[in-house]
Amino acid sequence: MSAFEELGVLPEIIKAVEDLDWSLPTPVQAETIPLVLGGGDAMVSAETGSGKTGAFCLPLVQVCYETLQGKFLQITKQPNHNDKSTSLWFKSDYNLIIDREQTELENKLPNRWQGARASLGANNGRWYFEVKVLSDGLCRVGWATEECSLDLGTDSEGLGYGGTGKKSHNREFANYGEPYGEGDIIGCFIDFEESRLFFSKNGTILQTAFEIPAALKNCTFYPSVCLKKCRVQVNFGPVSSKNFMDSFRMISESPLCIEKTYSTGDSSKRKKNRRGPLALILEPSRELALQVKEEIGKFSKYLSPTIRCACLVGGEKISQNIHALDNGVEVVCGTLGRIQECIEGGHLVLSSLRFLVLDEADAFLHQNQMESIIGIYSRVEEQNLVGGVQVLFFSATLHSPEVHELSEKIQQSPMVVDMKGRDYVPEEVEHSVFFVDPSQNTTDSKDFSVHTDGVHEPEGQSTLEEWSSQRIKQMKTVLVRKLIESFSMEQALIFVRTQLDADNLHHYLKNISLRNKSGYGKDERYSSVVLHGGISARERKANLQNFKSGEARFLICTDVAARGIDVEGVPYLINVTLPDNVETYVHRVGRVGRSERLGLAISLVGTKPEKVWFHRCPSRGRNNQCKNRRLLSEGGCTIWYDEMEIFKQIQKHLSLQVITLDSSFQLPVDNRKHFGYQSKEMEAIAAIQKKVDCLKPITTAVIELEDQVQKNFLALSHRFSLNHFNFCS
Ligand SMILES: Nc1ncnc2c1ncn2[C@@H]1O[C@H](COP(=O)(O)OP(=O)(O)OP(=O)(O)O)[C@@H](O)[C@H]1O
Repeated sequence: MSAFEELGVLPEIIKAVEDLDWSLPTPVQAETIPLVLGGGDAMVSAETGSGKTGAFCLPLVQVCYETLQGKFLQITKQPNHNDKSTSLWFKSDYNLIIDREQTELENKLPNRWQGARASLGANNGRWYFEVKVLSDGLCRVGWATEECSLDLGTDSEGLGYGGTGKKSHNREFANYGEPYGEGDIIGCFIDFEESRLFFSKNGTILQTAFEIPAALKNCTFYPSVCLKKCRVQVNFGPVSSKNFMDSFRMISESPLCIEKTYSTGDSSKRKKNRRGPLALILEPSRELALQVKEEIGKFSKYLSPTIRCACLVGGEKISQNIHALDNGVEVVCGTLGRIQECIEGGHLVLSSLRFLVLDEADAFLHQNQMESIIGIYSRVEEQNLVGGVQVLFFSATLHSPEVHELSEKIQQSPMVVDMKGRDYVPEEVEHSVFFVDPSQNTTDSKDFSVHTDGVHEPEGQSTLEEWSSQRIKQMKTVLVRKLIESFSMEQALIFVRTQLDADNLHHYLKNISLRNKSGYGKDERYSSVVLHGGISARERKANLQNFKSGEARFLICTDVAARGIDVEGVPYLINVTLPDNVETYVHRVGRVGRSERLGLAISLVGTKPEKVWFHRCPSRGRNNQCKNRRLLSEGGCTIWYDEMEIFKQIQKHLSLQVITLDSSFQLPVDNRKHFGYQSKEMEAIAAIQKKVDCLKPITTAVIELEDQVQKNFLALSHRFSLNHFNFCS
């Protein structure tokens, strides 16, 4: 039995996994796959390169596949009020418990409102339903349109009356009637003839609460209930209450009910269905989204019907995205902006969603996108018809308080899979540092004509600090070249701070290539491409592909590429500038030392602070438009960047053993053998071979001895049998 089979993975998917040469699940996959298949929210943190993408893509593909086969259909039946067995509730929040009779509703959560909207509605005449409060807690009842949020009264589509004695509409809460609570019966009246809504408490009719707003005049209204740590009983009819007014009819008699669109699970009908995807994967960058789409494709290779995945990212034509969504897909992965656009435009329907995955969850928080994520989650909750969505967080760095805050807001008691405790860098990566001291010309180079970022005052005006900073930048550029040569680097990732730095370094290497060109063309040893937010999506894709295929040897990137990008077998990484936080360092160095490969991260750290761009201006530094060299504190766009301090923090936080390189770039002998394309397995084999070589003289001596013993024994026994023969005869 395959180890993946033991985790519950389907044979068709295992076959695809075997094609990738994955014989065993990685530890994070072994922990996570059964958990995701079993349902429930999860927060998974494991080191970079440990196979997290497979840990969520595999079970997700499987559940999508099984859903298509009709194994997981949980959509409530279409309401038909002549058929008493069908649902009285069109829509409800995940944590709202509705009993078998569908009359008792309970939300046990003390800190979140959970609501439900009935499937029966009305748009003319006079209608009534009532709610009895069965426990302490908060409750809001009333009428809502089909578009209304389940959190009644918080938008323009619903009109409610709450237990605190307030009426609510469009987030406006005004005094109304009186407070109510456990044991009280609240009557909810809607009168289309007089265009008004009102309520009663224990039979006492309260004054008009609302005129039906002009914008909602022709809408159908449905009973709506919203609870916080509260239990209620709802009566839609038949009449059992004295609170009822004769001129009104119980809502159960209404001929109107919401029509829904359903997934049948029958793939032949899929095109006609307007059901949305089953899984939504949010990625912090376009490259990651494209990578995940590829993975989904690989795992679905042997599935029929296959799993269709749409990648929604900025920079590509939205019409293509809409076309893909209209044709129907099972999985959507993409970046926040484009996904929001498609939701708002009504193209991305979330009613069938079973999974919401936040890959690199903490990256969204670094980008201040907590509100956007919560916004998407609320839309999922509003639209969801399949009884709740599994929310999954993945990253190598999930330990910040912000991540936990987000988890509290959008996850329900998540299972935590924490493979490494604190933020952690893989054992396969060796860390080294070269201190760049501007007072020492360690680059041994006269080539200080290199282009820097233009932060410094023109010559003659600069202070000693500015001079040091400029010198460090020039030295670092030359040092990159020296590192490439000294380590005979075949491929490396080179991280810089800004897009401008990336472009400058790219031009520097390109010039070397051209200068060294021989009769055969330019010197390809320095071929590089850039990856940053300033180039088009198409260019980024092409550059990454060139690097992956080995056509370009060096990928010069900003932190856009620090997360998740999976390029197999890259042994070297150079940090031209350290990132300003530990998490980003973890993600950067995670680009090497992947899939059991060994990697070396080399950081160039200036011993004096560097003055760098920090654009707060509207241009954000695009196309070098901003030339404001003043410091941020003086209304400018620059800061002093103290790498020595950052280096100390990273080293301390991650408890790193760092090799300090001198100007010969010699690694200690013990560490030398590690790098290049050698895998960990090959290392182990080499170690065994070494032991075998050590033992060889001893084993040879033992074999010879054994041989001698055998011969002696045979000679002895021969002599013995001759004697024995002589004796007998
Ligand atoms: N079970 C497995 N066996 C062999 N290789 C695997 C296995 N799972 C994943 N891999 C390979 O390991 C590499 C890293 O995987 P992946 O990109 O999923 O890591 P990750 O944990 O998401 O890293 P990051 O945090 O950097 O995004 C990929 O090349 C992938 O193909």
